[in-house]
Amino acid sequence: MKKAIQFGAGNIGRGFIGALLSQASYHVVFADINEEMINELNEKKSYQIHILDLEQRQETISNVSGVLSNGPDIVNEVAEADIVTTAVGPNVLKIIASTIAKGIEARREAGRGVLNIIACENMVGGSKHLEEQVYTHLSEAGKAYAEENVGFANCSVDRIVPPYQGENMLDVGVESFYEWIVEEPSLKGEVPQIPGMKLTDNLLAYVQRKLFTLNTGHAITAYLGYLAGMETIEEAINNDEIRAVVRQAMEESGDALIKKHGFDKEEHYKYIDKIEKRFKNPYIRDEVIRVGREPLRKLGPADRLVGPANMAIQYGLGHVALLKGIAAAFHYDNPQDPQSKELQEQIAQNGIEAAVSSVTGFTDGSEDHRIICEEYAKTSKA
Ligand SMILES: NC(=O)c1ccc[n+]([C@@H]2O[C@H](COP(=O)([O-])OP(=O)(O)OC[C@H]3O[C@@H](n4cnc5c(N)ncnc54)[C@H](O)[C@@H]3O)[C@@H](O)[C@H]2O)c1
Ligand SMILES: O=P(O)(O)OC[C@@H](O)[C@@H](O)[C@H](O)[C@H](O)CO
Repeated sequence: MKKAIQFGAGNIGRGFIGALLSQASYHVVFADINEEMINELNEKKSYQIHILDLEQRQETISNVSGVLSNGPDIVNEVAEADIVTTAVGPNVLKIIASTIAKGIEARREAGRGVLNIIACENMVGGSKHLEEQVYTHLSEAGKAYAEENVGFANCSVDRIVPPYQGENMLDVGVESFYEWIVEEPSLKGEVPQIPGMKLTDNLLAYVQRKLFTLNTGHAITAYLGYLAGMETIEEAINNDEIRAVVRQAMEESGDALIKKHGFDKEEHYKYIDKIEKRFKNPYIRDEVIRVGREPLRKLGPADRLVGPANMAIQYGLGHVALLKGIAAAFHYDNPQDPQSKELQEQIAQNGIEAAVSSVTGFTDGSEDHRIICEEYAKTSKA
């Protein structure tokens, strides 16, 4: 049986990528630092996916096991893998890079062939970022081997998978929609046959379409919902005032994406409609603190708030709702979220004006910077 190593046995790892790999007849070895999860995977060897949507059904995912990502066996697992995927969070890729490099060195020494690595993270260029990190740990011989045999293919990964309280800690609740699009030219050797994995030679368009539409709307729903004292995405998106800003922001980013990537306007606006419906899914409980997690990452230049705002500016397009969303992100104050704490400390120490310019890159004195600070001043947590 082919073997897949899935770094990250979390929501999307179990609820989407690991499931597709298992259904494509791979034995899926989940690599995680969560020892309880790894032990449970090795004991139960399968779990249930609960489709929480108009259609309610369950899927049994089997042929799974676990290995500690920081344990003695992981290097050998990577050395013997037929494919490696990740869903650990963009900031964790640099941490797993050294382990993956050791696995590549072991493959080289054992004379093993092609390996494809796909980072399934919410970021533009996740696999290329991981590749850069891995290469910093490779020997010269390892680099030469990797250039020849190891593909790092960017992808866009889309399925809403919040934490799930089931009878079995491995079980996971997911929406029925899913989309996994992988950059075909970056794959090496035979293309992996995985039903549900789409291939493209224009990945940037797809990953920006997803990150700058779904994740843009999601984040703004979360931050405005948080400000209004709401707990869930469903509650927030069903509030008319919040929905109006979220819709406008997705249309602002949409108009920029249409300009940049030549999307058909009618088709893209239907894509936005579908996303709005997904946010309203009454069968899924998705909390604003999950969707709004790591605000510094989400306020990054290539991420879902500043990224589309800059794209709209580049084309001279309206982007005031995106700026409202950015302002709302600066109000996000969750002491359990290290990046939220850091952001609030920056505001407390240096003032909102300085924090906005250093975090977003919108310079003090610019119209965009003024609007963000004005919106920030106008709003406060209910
Ligand atoms: N949940 C979703 O709806 C969703 C959908 C699409 C994309 N994503 C993206 O997928 C990635 C994971 O998100 P998630 O929601 O599954 O998060 P999660 O927190 O549920 O899962 C992340 C997992 O990574 C593990 N991890 C942390 N450090 C590790 C390490 N050093 N080695 C191995 N595992 C480690 C954690 O223990 C956890 O189990 C993120 O990039 C996220 O943006 C999430
Ligand atoms: O995972 P994050 O923190 O990048 O973003 C939170 C959510 O918007 C995200 O997990 C979505 O549920 C997902 O991107 C849907 O495909």
